Amino acid sequence: MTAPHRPHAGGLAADVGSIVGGRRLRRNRRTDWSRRLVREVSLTVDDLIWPLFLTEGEGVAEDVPSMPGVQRFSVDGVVRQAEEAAKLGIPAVALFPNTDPSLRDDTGSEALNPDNLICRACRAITREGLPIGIITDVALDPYTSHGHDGLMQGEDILNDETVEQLVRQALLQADAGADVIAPSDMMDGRIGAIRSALDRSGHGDVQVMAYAAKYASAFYGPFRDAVGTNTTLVGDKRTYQMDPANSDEALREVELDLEEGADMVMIKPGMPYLDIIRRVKDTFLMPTYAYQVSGEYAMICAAGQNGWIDRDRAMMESLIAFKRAGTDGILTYFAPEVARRLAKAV
Ligand SMILES: NCc1[nH]cc(CCC(=O)O)c1CC(=O)O
Ligand SMILES: [Mg+2]
Repeated sequence: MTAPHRPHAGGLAADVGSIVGGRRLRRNRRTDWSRRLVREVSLTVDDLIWPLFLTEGEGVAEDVPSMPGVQRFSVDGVVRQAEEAAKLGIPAVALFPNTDPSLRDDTGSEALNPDNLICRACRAITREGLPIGIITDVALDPYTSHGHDGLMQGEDILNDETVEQLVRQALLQADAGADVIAPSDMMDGRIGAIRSALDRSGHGDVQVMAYAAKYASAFYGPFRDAVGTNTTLVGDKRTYQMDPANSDEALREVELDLEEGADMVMIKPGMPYLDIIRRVKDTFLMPTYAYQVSGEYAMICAAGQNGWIDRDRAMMESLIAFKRAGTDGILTYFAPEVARRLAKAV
C-alpha cells in the first residue's frame, strides 16, 4: 500500500490567496468512505423500470440491431424476463409490442383486440404471480399503418376521437392484468378520460403513469426500429409531442395530467431534459419518472463499443444524474444489468 496522496499537506496553503477561510472542498473527497458519507443521492434497484419488447411466435428472441444487448421476445420469453426482473428486485417492467405488419391498419384496430400481444403478455405474466408491476403503453403507433399515436384525417391527428379509442385500449390492458396504464400518446384530455373509465369499470386500483412531458425527439430512433414504426411513420409527431425549446409548457402539461388524475408523471427523453425533471419535481412534489430512451441507450453503447467512452461508467453516471435531478425512478434498458451490478456491490 502506498501512502494516500495528501493534496493539502505542506506549507503552501497560506500563500494561496483564493482559499477562503481555510475552506477546502477536496477534503471530503479524499477517501472512499468519506465520499460515501457526503454523497447526496443514491441509485438503488427500486429506481429501475425495465422496458421490454414483444414479438409474435414462441421461443423467439431477436436482436434489435440499433440497441446492442436488447432483444424482442415472444410472450413465453417475456414471462422469463419478468421472472428475472422479479428475482433481481426490479419493481416493474414496461411492455411494448412489435405488431405484425399484417395487423397494422389505418385506425390501429389491433389495439382493441383483447388477444393482442400486450394483452396476452399481461395475462401470462400475471399468471406467474410475480411480485412485480406491469406497465402498459397506451398509444396507437405500434398498431397503425401510418405509425402515428392517434387517428388521422388527412394530415391531422384527431384528438378526441383518438382519446375514445385510447380509453378502450387502456380498459383492455387493465382487464388483462396491467397494474399501471401509461399513456404515451400526448393527446389532450386522455388522462382524465382513462381515469374515469377505469374507475367506472372496477379498475379503481389501477395506477396511471402519464407520459406528461413527452418531446418530439430524435432520440426515439432505435425504439422505432424495435417496434417497427421506423418504416411506417409518415412525417413527424410535432403536432402532439412537445417542442424541445419549451420548459414552462412542460409544467402546464404535468399540471393538467395531475389534475386529471395521474398518479405518477414522466418526462421523456431523459438526459437532455434533466432541467425539466428538476422543475417538475420541485413544482409538484409528485412521483416523477424519466425515460432514458432508446437513443440515449444506443449512444452510450455505441461510444462504448468504439472505445470512446467507458460504457459501464457512463451507464452508472447517467443514472445517478437522473436521481440528482429529482426523479423517483428511471425507465432504462440498462435495468437488469444495473440491478446485477448493484446487487454485487453490497
Ligand atoms: N408511443 C410511442 C412511444 N412510446 C415510447 C417511445 C420511445 C421510447 C424510446 O425511445 O426508448 C415511443 C416513441 C415515439 O413516440 O415515437
Ligand atoms: Mg398533455
